[in-house]
Amino acid sequence: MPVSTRSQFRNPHHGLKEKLKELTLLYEQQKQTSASLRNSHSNPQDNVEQNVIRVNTIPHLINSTVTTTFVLPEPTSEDAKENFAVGYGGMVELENVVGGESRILVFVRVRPVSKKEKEIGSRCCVKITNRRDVYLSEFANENDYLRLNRIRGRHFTFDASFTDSATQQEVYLTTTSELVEAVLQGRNGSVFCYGATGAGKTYTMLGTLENPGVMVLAIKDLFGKIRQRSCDGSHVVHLSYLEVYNETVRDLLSPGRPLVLREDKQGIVAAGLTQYRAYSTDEVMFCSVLVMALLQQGNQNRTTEPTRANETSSRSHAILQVVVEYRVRDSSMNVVNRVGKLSLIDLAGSERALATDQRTLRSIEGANINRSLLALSSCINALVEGKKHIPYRNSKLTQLLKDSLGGTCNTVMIANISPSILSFSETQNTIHWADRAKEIRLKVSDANEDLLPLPEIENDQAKLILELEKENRNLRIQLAKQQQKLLTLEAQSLAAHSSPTPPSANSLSTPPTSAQPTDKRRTRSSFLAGTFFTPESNKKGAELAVRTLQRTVKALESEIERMKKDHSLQLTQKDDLIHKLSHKGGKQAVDEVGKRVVTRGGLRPKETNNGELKSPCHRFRSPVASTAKKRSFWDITTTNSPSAATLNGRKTRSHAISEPTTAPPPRSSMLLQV
Ligand SMILES: Nc1ncnc2c1ncn2[C@@H]1O[C@H](COP(=O)(O)OP(=O)(O)OP(=O)(O)O)[C@@H](O)[C@H]1O
Repeated sequence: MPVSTRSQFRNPHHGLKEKLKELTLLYEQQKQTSASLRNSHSNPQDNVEQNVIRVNTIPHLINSTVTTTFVLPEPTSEDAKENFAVGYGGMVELENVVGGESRILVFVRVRPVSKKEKEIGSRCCVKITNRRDVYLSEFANENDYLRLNRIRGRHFTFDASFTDSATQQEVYLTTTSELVEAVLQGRNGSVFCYGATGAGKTYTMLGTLENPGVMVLAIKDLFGKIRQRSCDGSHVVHLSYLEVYNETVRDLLSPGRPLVLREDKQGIVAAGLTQYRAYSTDEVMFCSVLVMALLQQGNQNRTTEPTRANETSSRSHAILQVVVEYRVRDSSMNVVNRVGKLSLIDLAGSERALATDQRTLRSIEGANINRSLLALSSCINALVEGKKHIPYRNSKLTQLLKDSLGGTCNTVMIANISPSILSFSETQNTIHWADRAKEIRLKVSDANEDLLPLPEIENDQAKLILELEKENRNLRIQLAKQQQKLLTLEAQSLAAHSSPTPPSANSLSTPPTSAQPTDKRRTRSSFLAGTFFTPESNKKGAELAVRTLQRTVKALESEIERMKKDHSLQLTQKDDLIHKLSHKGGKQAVDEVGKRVVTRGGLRPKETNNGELKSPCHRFRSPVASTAKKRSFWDITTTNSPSAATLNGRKTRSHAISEPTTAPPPRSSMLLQV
């Protein structure tokens, strides 16, 4: 084990009252939480959407064709998130940053009792009393008959504790999802699993095909979020996967010679490490599928061996690093480059070395694993004690984790434990270790943001773009004003045309063609288009309005001309008639007929200076209408006569015209309505 700690259990009766108070308080809190959960949400599992990604062939990267089905429960389901936040996340967030300093968040996860442990009938020594507390019971040795029934135990409190039934999504959402969000904003984040061999570290980090772990869920979430934001700027994702085995660093994506660690501006880097990059959104989409396959491939390359505690024990520490570079232009056209790094680490399990162990490869591996974990413990102790010198250089693992432990990074540790009494001492060590890690203070991580200096040409172009944009804005405003003017004019003319005027005047104001209603419709639509739609439609609308106005003016002019002609014709005809009537009746009779007919139209005839009758509507009536009226006038005169006569043929008989003066008016009125 990395840290040898003596049992520090207190007397269980010590401070019993305080403990009772604390527990009562916690019980009340839990009751409230579960009540609110019951009220507002259903089971989070119900809300988790099942998402299946099928990877068929990944060209160039994987030698053999991989056909894998990943069943990915959707971790970003809002309801599920909310549920977990009530239980874990919200609480964690509140306590994470204190006084400009943040601390490592520590979580504990208990794995289910294994088949082997069940068969042996081993007792359980771990109990999760609420969402934060772990109660570790120590049973007396079976041979110690005096203390056989005495149970000693101790409570430990962590940021969250997961029972054996906690799902992978719960674990991911509570521990890592916030970190993923922070990485996209240019902050660094690290998650590492620590625990004894067979405690469930690889299950938590990688998971299985049916239940993918934190690594897979984090990457899926990350790529999903990038896809959502791809319109804001450009993202580049770099991905690498390495392992530290027997104090050598190896590339898991393209295995080969061991890699050398170097320190540069970015921190410790493995020289020659393969990095996969995805630039565009499509590539990122493809990459999310690819990454799953890469992880599978990398894990196949990872060193695993069966041990006493675990059939597939990982004999190395695996580190998956995802670097997200995000470029965006700020309001003054500067390029802002944000870089966030997410490190997901699956540590190898610590294992007790038996006295009988030979110097086999397994024991050498175990010794190296323990050495690196011991180095990790030393770093943690030095950090907690606030020492100036932190011994990162003691192992490859601590060199690689330097950023995560002592730098500006959001760090999460998940301590995996077995519930079985058979692993009591390992569990105890892990819990003590985790309890100590809680005290590590980290600097609050700022966003890794750089203002990229632009080359001179690009700078000029940026300025030019700004100027053009300004000019364009001004032109748009001017155009809008002009259009507004035109539209006002159009609206005024339309209003003038549609204002209540005598019917005859209305009919006169429109062109004397059958296309009249179509024109009207067009004019109205152009008005709307000009008001609400594109500048082109505005312009069209204004042009149409002008054309309509011109047409109306022309129509009016021709109307006036026609009216003049009609009027002179009427005068000559009237003179003719008077001349003819002067032989038989008199001028009086003609005037009487004229009066009656025009009055039916609703207007009183006016008397001209020379005493002639004149219709008041002559100025506005359309030629068609005036001709019809004229005809009906003459028709009246002819139908009243027993023998039909026409004006054109000048066959009118004098008695037929003079008849209305004596005949009753209704008959002529009826005929006028025809
Ligand atoms: N939460 C869990 N739910 C179901 N099965 C689990 C869980 N945690 C662990 N297991 C199972 O327990 C076994 C050991 O787990 P795992 O391999 O993850 O341990 P480990 O800590 O990574 O061990 P090592 O350090 O030796 O690699 C595996 O078969 C795994 O499927």
